[in-house]
Amino acid sequence: MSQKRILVIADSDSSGVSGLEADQKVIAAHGCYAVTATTALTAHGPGDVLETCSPSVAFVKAAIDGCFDGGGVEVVKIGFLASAEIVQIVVDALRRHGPRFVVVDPVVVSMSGTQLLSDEARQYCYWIRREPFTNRISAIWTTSLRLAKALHSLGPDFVLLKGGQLPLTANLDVPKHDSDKQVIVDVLYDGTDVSLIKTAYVGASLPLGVEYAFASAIASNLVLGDAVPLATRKACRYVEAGISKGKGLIDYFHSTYTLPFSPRYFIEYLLNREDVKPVWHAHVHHDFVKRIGDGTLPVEKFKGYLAQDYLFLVQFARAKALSAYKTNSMEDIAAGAEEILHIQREMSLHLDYCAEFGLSKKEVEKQEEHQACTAYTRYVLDIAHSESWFALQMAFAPCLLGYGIIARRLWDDPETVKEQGNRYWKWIQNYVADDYRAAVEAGEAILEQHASLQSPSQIESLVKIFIHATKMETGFWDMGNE
Ligand SMILES: Cc1ncc(CN)c(N)n1
Repeated sequence: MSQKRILVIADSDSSGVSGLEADQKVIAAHGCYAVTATTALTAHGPGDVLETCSPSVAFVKAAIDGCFDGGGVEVVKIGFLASAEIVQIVVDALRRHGPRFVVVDPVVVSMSGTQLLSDEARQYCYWIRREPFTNRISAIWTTSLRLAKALHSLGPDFVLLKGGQLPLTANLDVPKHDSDKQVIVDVLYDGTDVSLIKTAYVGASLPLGVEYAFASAIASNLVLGDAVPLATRKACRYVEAGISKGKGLIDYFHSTYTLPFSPRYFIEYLLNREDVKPVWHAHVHHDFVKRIGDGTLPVEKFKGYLAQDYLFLVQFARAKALSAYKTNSMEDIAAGAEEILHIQREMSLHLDYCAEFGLSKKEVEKQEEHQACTAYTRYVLDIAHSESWFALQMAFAPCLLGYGIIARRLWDDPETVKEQGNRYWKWIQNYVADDYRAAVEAGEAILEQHASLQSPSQIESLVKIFIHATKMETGFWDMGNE
């Protein structure tokens, strides 16, 4: 589904705290798409407007018409209109295009009290409110219900009065002392009913741009399908959270779940993380691995490792079976069963190899499990019991990904002693073979598919599991080297 579009008609503010720049962040944070008509350009220095520049009225008209002609604009959000001529152009455009909702945030007076619109332009602004469009909202800064009624009589379907300038006591009385200031009450009036939206008072100095964020959030919620009262309440909560998380500025993206990787690139992201890279390198470039590649690994060590790996794979297959039990998805259960069968094939290759070294299946099975083997499999089985299905896949992941990567590197490396020259060549071959590659690819697809469904904080704890299991892999090589 394409993103819902909102046309913002407002000024550009180079400082990013208000105007189009702020509106676009809010709209993007709601998953919507902003198209714009710029009414004025302002260059801001610290605390001051340095330069302003006005586009021609024809430019503003072309921008508005172009956005409507592009299709899909259902909601218009209006901010600073700069001049009487632009107000007239906007009124005319709204008449011609007839959007479903118009959210008007009349930027008339600045927070410091400076009159931003000429008297003439203010008069024209009333036109917007008087127009007989349905579903229009005016969002304004003032504090009285009497005013709400007066404004409503000018035409809009809803009037929203922001209460930010008038903190009240918990009982909604006028406070006698600063310490009594407890709540801010916004008033939404539809000509009949009054809804109060209460927010905790957090002090007099709010970040700049609160009003823009509020009106743009209402516009976003409306285009996403909320009715006006719900859209307003949700916008209020959005701004409240943005202020509390923003530390002096508004954090527009406080509730967006932006994953730190693009879809289908989780594994690439994972292996290149600063906290993963060294741990992963220690595993895949382990001395034991190098010596398999150049064929200098003493046979006794390889035999010991293979026998332990056989015991490891038994426990690993048990954890895989538990993993199938932990999901309701038949696809994932079947994929788990496939992996178990694959482990069984890997184990029979181990036994073939062991037989070549004069080690029978019985002898392999009666070996005492080494602590490194027990530690690794106990860790995986513990995750299987105590964590989610996907956390368990992350505990499996170093095992899944590592051997394929190691074997491919050894296979390609000119330093690797190949064929008959290396008694471990068959081991390398096993892990570059098509069936092993296919099993790894199936596992990789599962990781990619489910990683995109996690939240950023879940990803962090999943990565920790991956790191720990990777260290266990390294411990397994260390054991082989003993
Ligand atoms: C310890 C360990 N890690 C991974 C694999 C590859 N399946 C294995 N056989 N053993």
